[in-house]
Amino acid sequence: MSGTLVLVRHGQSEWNKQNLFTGWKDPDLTELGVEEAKAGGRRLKAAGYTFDLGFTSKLSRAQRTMKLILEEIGQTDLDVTENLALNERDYGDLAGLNKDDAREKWGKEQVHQWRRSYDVPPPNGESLKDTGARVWPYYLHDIQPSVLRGNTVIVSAHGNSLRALVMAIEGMTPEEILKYEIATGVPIVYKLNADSTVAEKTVLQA
Ligand SMILES: O=C(O)[C@H](O)COP(=O)(O)O
Repeated sequence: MSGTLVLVRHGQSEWNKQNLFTGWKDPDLTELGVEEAKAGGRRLKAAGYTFDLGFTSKLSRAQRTMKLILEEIGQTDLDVTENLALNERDYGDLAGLNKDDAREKWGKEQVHQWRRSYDVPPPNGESLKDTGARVWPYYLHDIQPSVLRGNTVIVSAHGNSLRALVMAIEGMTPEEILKYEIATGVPIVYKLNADSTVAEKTVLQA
């Protein structure tokens, strides 16, 4: 076995709460989102994790989640790299729209395709495949080598940028990723083998 990779989706954001498509927009966490991030940090602490490196997106909800987790763990001095490659999927013209209003306008099935399919992009936005095309090379170049050297690395990012990453790490099919959801503030812990395959996966549920 080599190192450990922890993935965390940011806590609930103001726009998650209002049921709005968010994408690259930059709302803050809600009070619940702050609590979710802290709870994720407490679970990591209870399981004995400390980190060698951290990575997050350029969006404040993921950055703040990382900060809150590190405060819980007592590692506020961790070296954290921010990169656009980890940003949420760009929701294009849907950003800022209410998800129920969108279902009324375009139909449930079309909206589900935009939200969960592998290769159907929302209007002027990114499909999960497009998101993966920036997340995966960044992971392979900047994150995975550190894990394979034996480090413990934490990534705080977003529902769909993490779905793209999980799909590639676990070798899921487009049908499998369609049904895969990532909960806010719940750490997913991978122990990787030296050949980068998954040796062990643990989800630190409440
Ligand atoms: O960008 C968003 O709206 C959310 O972060 C994820 O939304 P989804 O669950 O609709 O893909």
